[in-house]
Amino acid sequence: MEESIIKVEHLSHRYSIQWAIRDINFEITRNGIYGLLGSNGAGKSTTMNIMCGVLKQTEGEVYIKGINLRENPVEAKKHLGFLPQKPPLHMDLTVEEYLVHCANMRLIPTHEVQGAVKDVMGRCGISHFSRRLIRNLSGGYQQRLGIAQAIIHNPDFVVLDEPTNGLDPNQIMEIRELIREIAVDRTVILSTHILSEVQATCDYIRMIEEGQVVFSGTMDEFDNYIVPNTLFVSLIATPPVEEIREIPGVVAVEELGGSKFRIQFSDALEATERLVETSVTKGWRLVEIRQEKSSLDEIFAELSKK
Ligand SMILES: Nc1ncnc2c1ncn2[C@@H]1O[C@H](COP(=O)(O)OP(=O)(O)OP(=O)(O)O)[C@@H](O)[C@H]1O
Repeated sequence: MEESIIKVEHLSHRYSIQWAIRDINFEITRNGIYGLLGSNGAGKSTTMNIMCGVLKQTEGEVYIKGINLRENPVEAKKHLGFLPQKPPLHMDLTVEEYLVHCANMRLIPTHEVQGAVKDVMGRCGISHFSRRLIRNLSGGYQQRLGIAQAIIHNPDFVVLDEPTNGLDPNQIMEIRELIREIAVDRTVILSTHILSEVQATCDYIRMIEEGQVVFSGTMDEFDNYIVPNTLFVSLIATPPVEEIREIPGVVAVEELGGSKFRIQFSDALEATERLVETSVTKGWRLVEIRQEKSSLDEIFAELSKK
């Protein structure tokens, strides 16, 4: 049996009278990068804050490596690293001083602190800035340092809240690369409402809407969530729309101009075969025919409606 890295059971949270999340359940048993996706206010930060032990849930349990976070927070947090939306950096310390402070906070034995700091600076590509004041680092390097403090104690499970927020495109690419590197031997959950972020970085998706999980699966499963039901067809001839509509399997036809059509079908195989046949018989001279997949934005919108 695969070992449980994180397990969330019947998690619910109410801030005052309104439930922010309601009965969230999931378990992760495999390393990789998991995207926690959802619109603004869906409940991502609430879920992450509870998973990281910085917010006490109203109901339910979180287990990290089988350890109940509520009952045994110190032990559970040894396996957990967290980069909140605003990295908890001390601007007047140097990179090295700050990481030594984090190592001490994480109860790393004194004789191992220097080694752990050196190692994590290397992994996060910040060794050359070890003596620089944090306030003088660029946003991208501050974020690298934020990730460094999250993994200094070598946790199995790392939570990153909107890790590329506010970075420029080059810095975003670098941070994504770093996330991929640290996820090689651990589980990373990152929250975002940016779809391209999930697409570029994550292997798996959990989507939350109105405090409930509405999707859980691989990136590929998310991509194929809406079964395609339209064909894009380009012809040399311009047949009357009625003639296309009569083809078995075709439900509706939209003219796109320039002898191009969007054709809604009930049966993909039948509509495609008949269209190709009819095009040959009637001399429509087919140039292109392809199924149109829904964009990630459309899938997100569809799931948000639930
Ligand atoms: N401290 C709080 N007090 C009262 N309500 C809150 C508090 N924090 C969040 N909420 C409410 O709980 C719900 C979930 O919020 P949460 O911040 O978890 O969502 P989110 O998905 O992280 O959104 P965002 O992407 O905007 O950060 C929202 O309706 C929000 O208004």
